[in-house]
Order: sequence, then C-alpha cells, then structure tokens
Amino acid sequence: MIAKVIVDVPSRQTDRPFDYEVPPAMQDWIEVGSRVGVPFGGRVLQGFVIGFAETAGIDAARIKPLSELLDPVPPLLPDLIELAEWISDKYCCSWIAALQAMIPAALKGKAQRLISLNPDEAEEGDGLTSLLPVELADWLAKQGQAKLETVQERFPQHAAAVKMALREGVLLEQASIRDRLAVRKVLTVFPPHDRAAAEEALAAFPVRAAKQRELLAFMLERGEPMPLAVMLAEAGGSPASVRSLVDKGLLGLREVEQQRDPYAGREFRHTEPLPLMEGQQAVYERIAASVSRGEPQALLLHGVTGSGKTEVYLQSIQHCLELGKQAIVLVPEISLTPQMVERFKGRFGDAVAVLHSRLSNGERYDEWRKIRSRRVQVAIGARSAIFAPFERIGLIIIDEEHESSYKQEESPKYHARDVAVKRARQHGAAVVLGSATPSLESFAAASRPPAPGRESGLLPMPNRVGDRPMPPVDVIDMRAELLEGNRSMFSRRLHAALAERLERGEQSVLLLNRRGYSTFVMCRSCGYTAACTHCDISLTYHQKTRALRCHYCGHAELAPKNCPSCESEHIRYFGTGTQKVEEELAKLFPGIRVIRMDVDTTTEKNAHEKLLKQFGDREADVLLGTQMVAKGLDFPFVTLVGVIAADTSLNLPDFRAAERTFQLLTQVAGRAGRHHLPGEVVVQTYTPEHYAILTAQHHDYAAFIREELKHRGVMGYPPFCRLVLVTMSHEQLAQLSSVSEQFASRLRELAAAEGVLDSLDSGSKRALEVLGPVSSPISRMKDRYRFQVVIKYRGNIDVPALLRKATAPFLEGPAQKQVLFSIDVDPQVIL
Ligand SMILES: Nc1ncnc2c1ncn2[C@@H]1O[C@H](COP(=O)(O)OP(=O)(O)OP(=O)(O)O)[C@@H](O)[C@H]1O
Ligand SMILES: [Zn+2]
Ligand SMILES: [Zn+2]
Repeated sequence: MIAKVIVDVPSRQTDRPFDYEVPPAMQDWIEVGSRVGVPFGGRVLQGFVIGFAETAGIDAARIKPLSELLDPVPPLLPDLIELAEWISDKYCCSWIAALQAMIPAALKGKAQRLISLNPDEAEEGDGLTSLLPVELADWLAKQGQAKLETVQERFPQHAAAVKMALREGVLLEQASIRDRLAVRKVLTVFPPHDRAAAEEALAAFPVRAAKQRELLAFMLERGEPMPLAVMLAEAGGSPASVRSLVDKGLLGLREVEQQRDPYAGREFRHTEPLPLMEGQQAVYERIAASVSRGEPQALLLHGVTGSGKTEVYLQSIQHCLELGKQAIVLVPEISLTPQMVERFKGRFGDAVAVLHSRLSNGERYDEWRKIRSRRVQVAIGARSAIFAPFERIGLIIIDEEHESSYKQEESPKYHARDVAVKRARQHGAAVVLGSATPSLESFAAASRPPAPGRESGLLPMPNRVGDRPMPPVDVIDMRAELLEGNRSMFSRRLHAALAERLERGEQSVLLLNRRGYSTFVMCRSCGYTAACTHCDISLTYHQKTRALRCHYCGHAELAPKNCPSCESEHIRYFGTGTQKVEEELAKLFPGIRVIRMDVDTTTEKNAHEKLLKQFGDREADVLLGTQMVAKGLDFPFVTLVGVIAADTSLNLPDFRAAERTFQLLTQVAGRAGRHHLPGEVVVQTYTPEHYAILTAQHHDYAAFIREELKHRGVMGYPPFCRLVLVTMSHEQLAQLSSVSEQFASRLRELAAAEGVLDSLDSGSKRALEVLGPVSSPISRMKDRYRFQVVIKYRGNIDVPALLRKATAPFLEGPAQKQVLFSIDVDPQVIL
C-alpha cells in the first residue's frame, strides 16, 4: 500500500504529494487525513496523508516506508484535505500552508533527534568503554533514550565523543516528530479497588508506618480519585509513602488527562429561546427550511443594528442541532467579546467550543479536540474556526460578514467567507452572512435574480427589536466650529450632550476613528519622522520601554531626545490620540470616569474583557476607544455615541475607504439606544458633505450602496471586477525592476494567448488587465525592495493557472538570486 503525502517543506518545487510505503503494522490505523513522519532528504519531517494508491508512481526500489504515524485518530478529515487542495489552487499557496492552517499550533510537530545506546554494542562492552565516557554511558543506560539537545546540554564536554560514537554505531540516532504541546496530564491517586481488603490492611498496618496508614484512611474516606498534588496538600505525607501504598496494591496512581478549559469555573446563566419578533420569525423560517433541505445555500441576513440577529442565529443553530448536525459561527476577533461568548454558552452550555487568539496554545488545542472528538456540536471563533473538524455541518454563520479580518493577510491568504461557501457545498450546509452593513460584494451577489423556482438569498430585517427607533445622528462641521472660535476637539454639541449624560447618570461611547500605526515620532521643527532603516515605514513608539519599533521586521531602537535630522528638541510622540482625548475629558468634566480601550490598554490577556465588564457594571461614564468600541456591544444605558473625527478612515488610499467609513459610523451609531432609553449620535467631521457620512447619518444603506456602486463602476473596482495583487521583492532594485517587467509582459502575453487581454471598459464578458509594475506603497520591507502588479479581471478566467505559468520561469536558479513572489487573491488592502 502506498500513501500519498504532502510533506512540510515550504518550497514550490516540493509542493506536490510524495509516495511512501505504508508498513503493515500501520495499515489498519492510517487514513486520509493522518499525520505522519516521513524520511525526507536525510531528515524526518511531518506530513499529511491525502490519499492512497496500490502502486507507486516512481521506481518501487526508491520508495521509502513511512517512519511513524503520529496520531491514532487523524486530525484532519477527508473533506478538509479536499478543501486544502481547493485553497491552494484558488489562493495560489502551497498545499502544506493550507493544511497547516487547519490544525492547532500544538499539532505543528517539531522534529527531534533521540539518542540511545546500541544494544548490540552494549553487550560486548568494550566498544562502549573505549568510545564513551563512563558517566555518559551510565546516564544513557539509565535513560534508555534521550533527546540530542539534552545530551548536548548535560555533557557539553563530550561532544566529540558523542559524534564519534554515532559514527561508529555505538550510539544510535533516531529522528522523530514531537508535538509542540501535549495533552495535559495530571498524576492522580485512585482509592482502593477492593474496599474490604483495604480496610483489613488498614487495621493490620504496623505502627511505624503511621503516615501510610493515615493516607490510606484518607483515601478510603474520600472514595474518589484526586490529583496527587492536591491529596498531599490536604492529607500531608510524601510521594514516597503514596508510592509504597501503590506498590502494595492498596492505592492506584495513574496519569489522567486534564482539559484546559478557558471558561472553567465560570457560570453561564442558561437562557431560553425568546419569542421571535415578526421580522425575526420570517428570517428564521427561511434559514431553518434551508438547513432542513440539506442543500448548500448562501443567505445574506441584512439586519439593522439592534434588529436581533443573534437571537435568529441561536434559534437557527438550535434547529440544526435537532437535526443531528453541527454548526460553525464565525465572528470577527475583535467582537469575540465575553458578551458574545456568554450568549452562546448561555443557550447551548457545554455543547460549545470557543476558539480565539487570546487562548493559549494549550487551551486552543483542548477546545479543538472537543470538536474533533464530537463532544461539542457548536464551534464559535474567529476566521480559522471555519476549519473546525466537524463531520456533518448543517449551518455556518458569519456574523459581521463585511469585516476585513475574515481575510487572512499571510499565506494562505484565504477569505473565510469564500471558504465557508465551499465547505457548505461539501456538506450540504446553509451559510448565513449577517450584517447591518453587508459588503458590496455580498450584497451584489445576494441581489442577483434567483434561479427559476428558487427564492432570493437576501433576508432583510429592517427594524429594531420592539420597533425601537434608530437613533438620530447629528453631523457637526468642525470647520464651522473653528471659524466660530471653538478650538477644542469637542464641538459644542458633543460637549453639551456629554454633560447631559453625566447629569442623568447615563453612559456614552466615544470613538476616535484611527487606523494604522498607533504612535509615531515627528519633529515639529523640520518634519522628520522616525522610519525603519530596513523598511519604508514609520517606527512605532512604545511608551513602556521608550523604544521605537518596526511593525514589519521587529527592528528596535531607543527613542531619540533630539531630532536626528536638525537636532531640535521639539521632537514629539504622537499617540493614538485616545490619551489626549482622555486628558481633555478630565479637564472639561472633573471627576468623569473614563475607560480607555485601545492597543495600549488591551495588550494583557483578558484586559478587553475586564474593561467591558467594568463598563457594563456602570463603573464608568464613558467608554473611549478606537475601532474596538464600535462593534457588537449591547449595553442598555448607553444613550450617547460620539465620533470625534469621522474623516480619518475616509482619507486612506484604499478603494474601500468610503465603504469602511460608512460601516464604521453605522456600527458605532448602532450602539446607542438599543433598549428602553432613547439614544442619540453626534458625528464630528471636516467633510460633512461626503456621501458616506450623509448616508450613515440617515441610516440609509440602500442610498450608500447606490452611490458607492456608481463610483466603483467608474473606477473599475470590485464588485464589477476582481483583483489579484502580486507583490515582488528583492534586495537589489535593478534585479527586481527587470524581473517584474519581464513578469508583467509574460503575463500579458499569456492572457493575450487566451484571448482575454482586454480593457475592462470594453464590455466583453471576459476581460483581464495587467497594471504595473509599480513600486508598492510600502516600497521597502526587511531590506527588500517591493514592486507590485495588480490584475483586474471579469468573467470566468482561471487566473491562478495563468499566474502559475507566468511565475514559473522566475522560480528556477539559486534561491538567493530569486525574486520572491507573493500573490494575494481578492486583496483587502493594496499595500
Ligand atoms: N425576540 C426578542 N424579544 C426580545 N428581545 C430581543 C429579541 N431578539 C433580540 N432581543 C434583544 O434585542 C437586543 C439586540 O439584539 P442583538 O444584539 O442580537 O442585535 P444585532 O442585530 O446583533 O445588532 P448588532 O448588529 O448591532 O450587533 C438584545 O439585547 C437582544 O437580547
Ligand atoms: Zn528636526
Ligand atoms: Zn523594519
């Protein structure tokens, strides 16, 4: 039997299955999806079995056997193996990158070398003594096997001897894959099997073994297993006395697996389904019907903020579970707040696994295993939870589907929304995309006329729960404020509104719209900004260490006291601004209680959670923050939302700038007046006439879409076409420039040969344009220059195939000479 294995080597040449023989002993265990160790180029590497064959594709004599099978139950399922191939094809990444993205970090095995004495040599004896120092030989004999690293650490003086012994075969070397993290095991004491016998023994114990006697009596009384450490702490005594009781067969002692549960000890109040509102009911029925049919279908739930989307999700999942199927819920990392977790745990209790990046690798691994071993039926998590190893998925929900964080920025550069649709096709599952501000792409797709006999995939919920009104939005022109002599960062309107809230004991949310780099250093005399010497990007200031750090390459230096360019002392650190707002608030409203939420205050684990809890418990008057405060929060006493500057995100060089601004304003405005108290919103801006701001003011998604679609159409951007960004990098500018020119013209030739090279304005159904090469917006990173080519296309064109052909000639030759190609299909940002 031959196994086809994708091996963990990140190179284009090896991005294909390799054949290995399956040793007879493994044959009953191995499956598609198994993780194996394989000999590869003199080492043992990790790989994944993607299929089997009767005979090998190459000369049978050259086939090597698999070295080891790493898990009794394969971590991946056949549908995920198929999905990995699809991802590698669609997003132009290696298979191994796609496969690695699907398993928890704990399973990303690490090769290790084990050293042991050669038993044949040991018998003869003389080989050992002549070659190996006695202390090392004795130690190894006792250990049986030891890691090479440990030997090196313990016996640094014997390096030469070890090497010689290995060469002479006195020592044996074995490579093996070790998981980065194992299941956590706890040494546990078990009470006597045979109670009667134990009681008899207890009576007969000799006096001098008083401690053993005491421990046995203690365990007899307890009658249930307990961790050794706990037992010793409670009953006193030593491990030795436990050990003798175990040797006498009176107690048991075994390692027991312990689950790392990030939510251990937390009570989630159980909730019952709420009677649905009319709008919710209609949408719920459509989703439930789709789940019942068991055919793949994508639905867009367009529900305004506060329309009760979460309750619809919960009841749809309930329906899915009743059919014996499983559900995946994706939420943006940033809104995976305790509130969200609570809602799901409260309804489904232990049937829920939670996967997010703030978990430790161990906690993540254990949550993942709950899914794999069918102990839970619902997985909720950020982007990568789309790979939850469920076997019968009935429903996939993507909340806040417009969020750009669903696209992974590093390889594999997949979009969780598209992967969800593919996975739903494999399982016959329904995909529900939910948002108050759907992305243009999703909205355009759902608005297409449905196939005959099919219903539209667009599910609207235009009203808030209980028909609460949307909060009125006041747009304040900050230019006018300045003209009238108000130089403060607060308009008179926002100032008055805040004062009112303080008086009434209600709460406010303040958003400082700021994207990108939190803090940078600028000289106010000459305009010098501190930039990384390896990358073409400003350095970020870290207050704690007083260091300037590069976001891309990690380069760090001490912050200068004088300007390196003009020696002026007027060199300043420009913060996120939240700190400044906080100071200003304290000045204007003495005694005001502010919770600041930004990158600086949320670095610690659970900080986010703690701050929100404080705010929810009304320990503060104002929640002030960046984008983090805009999403998903549902606090009944928030009646005012203020946006300090709406324009920042509008001015970014990004074709989605208007869309992002509209989404952000709509989302944050939606935090106000969600319960009985009415809310209001104040938006400060320098461009009050911009359609993104005007339409957000009137909660008018349809008007925004109309306007934005016009712009996209004129400029030739998605959803009217699709984009692929190819970034090339090299240390030498000349080399890069010439290769990128060659690449672009080769790409044009290939497209022309396919008959698709055409202007997008041409009106033809299939058209592809190649723009560039030009220098990337970040023109240098980690000492490598960067050029980019943007491909715009429309219609059914196999662009990944074109790209594979176009890049092929540049991937040969020695690696250091090669220009690196990085391909981003459907990029979120063009940087
Ligand atoms: N059928 C219902 N009856 C009573 N209250 C409900 C019902 N459905 C939802 N709610 C309540 O309405 C509030 C808003 O619901 P939810 O947070 O789900 O809105 P949402 O649509 O997700 O909004 P956003 O997009 O702003 O997050 C919540 O407090 C929720 O408990
Ligand atoms: Zn200067
Ligand atoms: Zn750098």
